Amino acid sequence: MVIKVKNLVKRYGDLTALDHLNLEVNEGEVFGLLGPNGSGKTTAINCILSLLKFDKGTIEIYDRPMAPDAYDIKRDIGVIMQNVAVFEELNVFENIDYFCGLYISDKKKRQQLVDEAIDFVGLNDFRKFYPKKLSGGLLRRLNIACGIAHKPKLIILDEPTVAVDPQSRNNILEGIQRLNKAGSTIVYTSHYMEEVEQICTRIAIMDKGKIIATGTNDELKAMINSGEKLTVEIFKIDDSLLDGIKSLPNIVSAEFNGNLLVAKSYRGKNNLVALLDYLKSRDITVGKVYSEPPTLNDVFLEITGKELRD
Ligand SMILES: Nc1ncnc2c1ncn2[C@@H]1O[C@H](COP(=O)(O)OP(=O)(O)OP(=O)(O)O)[C@@H](O)[C@H]1O
Repeated sequence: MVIKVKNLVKRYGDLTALDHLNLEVNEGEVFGLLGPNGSGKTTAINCILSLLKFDKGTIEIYDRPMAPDAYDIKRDIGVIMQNVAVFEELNVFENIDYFCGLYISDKKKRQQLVDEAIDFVGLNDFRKFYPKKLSGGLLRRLNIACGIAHKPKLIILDEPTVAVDPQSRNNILEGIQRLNKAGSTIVYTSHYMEEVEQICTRIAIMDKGKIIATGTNDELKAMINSGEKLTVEIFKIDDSLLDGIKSLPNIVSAEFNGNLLVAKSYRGKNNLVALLDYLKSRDITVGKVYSEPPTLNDVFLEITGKELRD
């Protein structure tokens, strides 16, 4: 097992940031830690890396207890933190070379690894640029290159796409998948459910310092009652119609949003057909009609009663 966290408790004064957190990450996974802001993701990562003392619990990495001086474990880990941490007085090449040099002393080998890292994040045209000349997205890519140049077995990224442009975001997400294909295990924290759905092979959903559900994208969605979200454009809305729709056996909830009927169905087949049949029986004319599968937000909503998004 790559990471095993058992009953981790971390308090900041009266606030319990991690409340008996349990987590297991297996070799080869892109493991997503998904939770709203403040749910404890960064605290969990900092504890796992022994950067933060905790009150209770155990942490093992590659089946060995993690500790602040466990340098043999630390050299197998690449860390990309939420806040960009590079040297302003070093250019792109020098920054990556510095961080790589913490693990690789052979200069020739390091030169090759740094070149590969620059290539990997697409910063070839910016090798001699200083950080203050880079856009936010390019700076994030530099931050990633600094964390991965020594080719670690385990790569931990804490919200690496916050406030980056779409091009850099795609570059980062594709890059993570390439690192995983090349053999690294990935831990990826985010509050963007679309990203986690896109790249993670297994996902833990976190809220208030606890893991509230773990599984693949499909497994998580199979845990909840809600199936599709059905949206139907309706031009003539009358009061009794909504009650009628809500009482249909396959409907979990329904509301009108302007001219749009938005209904959530239970899992199962023919939900949209059943709804349209009912509307037809009431002589209702419909316009646009579409159905969307459930999202991880629906999973979060059903378990916690609140939205994942801010
Ligand atoms: N140094 C600290 N002192 C006191 N409280 C803290 C400290 N760091 C974090 N917290 C609190 O602990 C809780 C968890 O924060 P944490 O940063 O781990 O969450 P997060 O899920 O990573 O959110 P974000 O994405 O916003 O960083 C929050 O309520 C936060 O306010």
